[in-house]
Amino acid sequence: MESMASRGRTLAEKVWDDHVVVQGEGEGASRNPDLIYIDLHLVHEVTSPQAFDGLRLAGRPLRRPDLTIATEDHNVPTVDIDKPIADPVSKTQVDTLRRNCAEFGVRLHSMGDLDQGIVHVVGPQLGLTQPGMTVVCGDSHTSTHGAFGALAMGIGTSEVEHVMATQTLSLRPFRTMAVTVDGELQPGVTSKDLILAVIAKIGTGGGQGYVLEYRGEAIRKLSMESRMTICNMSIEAGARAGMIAPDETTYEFIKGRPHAPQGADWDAAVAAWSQLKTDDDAVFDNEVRIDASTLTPFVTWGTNPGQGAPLGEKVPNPADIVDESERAAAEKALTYMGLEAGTPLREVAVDTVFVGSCTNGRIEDLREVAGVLEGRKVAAGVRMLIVPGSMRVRVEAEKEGLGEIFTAAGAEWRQAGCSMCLGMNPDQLASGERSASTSNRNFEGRQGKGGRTHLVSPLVAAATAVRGTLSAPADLD
Ligand SMILES: CC(C)[C@H](C(=O)O)[C@@H](O)C(=O)O
Ligand code: SF4
Repeated sequence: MESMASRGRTLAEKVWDDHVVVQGEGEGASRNPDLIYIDLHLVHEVTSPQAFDGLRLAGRPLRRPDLTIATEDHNVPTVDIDKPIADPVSKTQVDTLRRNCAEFGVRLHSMGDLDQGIVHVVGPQLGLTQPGMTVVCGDSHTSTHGAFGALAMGIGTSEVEHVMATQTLSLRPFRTMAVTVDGELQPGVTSKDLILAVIAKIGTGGGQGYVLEYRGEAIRKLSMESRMTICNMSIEAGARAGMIAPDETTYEFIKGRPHAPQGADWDAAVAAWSQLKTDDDAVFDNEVRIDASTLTPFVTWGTNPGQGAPLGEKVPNPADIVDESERAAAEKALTYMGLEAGTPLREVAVDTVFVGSCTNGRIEDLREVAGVLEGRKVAAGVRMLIVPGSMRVRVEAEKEGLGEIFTAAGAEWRQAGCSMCLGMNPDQLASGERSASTSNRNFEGRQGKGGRTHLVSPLVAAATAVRGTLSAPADLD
């Protein structure tokens, strides 16, 4: 990512250049890292304790408490949140975050607070995430915030400490890849299907070393929620970050939120944000193209997010896979998943349906699910958990009557948190159980030891809950 005055720049290069505090010396691959200024640091209970300990040991204060915000998400239960946390490890994590935030002066949204929720849902809903910013968090799905035209990256715990101490980060320049999505998504096909199809196409390592920029007609037509779903999963393609240039849809979403600029500041901000697009003569290091109009609902059958196929297809036969290591991975995945090659995906029965996570736990996702569940029932023997990404999302859903629809259909309507996206809290699959899940990772044991995960869109999750086998709304009577 070396920007040269002689040619235009990509969106990622512009944001990067705007934040260089000290440029690294050298050229090309041997160039030293740049020191980059960080505009927003998001914090949660899992990756912050050692970083706070480090500050304490060094006797340093937090450099910019005003640019730091914390929330409780991974370890929190989603029922009985007024009672003490039962699991001792989770309780320690959350108590430690509370103590650290009090000591270092960090604003924290705790359980029961309207702005508590998954860190990647909370930042945007408060209007903290804005175009052109650098956003970091000790969490891989920080890429979500790239939907606003921010350069948003997951970082490790030692980097968390560095940002806390200095509000900067030493970063190596990266390469840029355009993911150009032409055409338009068909009704019933969502941005989740699109990103699952992109990852199946480029592979879980396909984005390695790159910042992806999603562009093209189909992307421009997407809501902010849908754009966040796409950027969220960039990391599942191995990318450093994912970005979408801001436009009217972005401004409309931010306007009026608690931390959005106001009055004359708003006009100035929009004028600056409108410059944040890739120049016509900019050159990407790589490009993939995909035609949105050819896509249908997409589900995973394996144990990484790239092992997916259209819902209308069958569980693949590893013998048909040419690449040797991919074939071995598919065999292993089918064994773990307890699936027979050749089984139509629509015949795969689930015990559990999970709607939630930073991928698909926003209000638009819940509206889609309610649209399918209204007047219908969750199939006998299927447990459905619907978990809002934040308490604000929950309150909004309640106001719109969605909570009643969920409960009437027989689903469990929970409080906010990461929940069954990963096994760090009580919401887990038992060994051998199978879920359709709107989350982003289907690794072995991700939702509980021995649990089997199929990644799906909210629409597919809802239809699957009703039929009991992987399904789309079009399959319902
Ligand atoms: C716990 C956290 C560090 C982790 C991440 O970095 O993504 C989690 O959020 C996840 O989704 O696996
Ligand atoms: S919802 Fe899942 S992916 Fe998102 S931050 Fe929580 S655990 Fe990670």
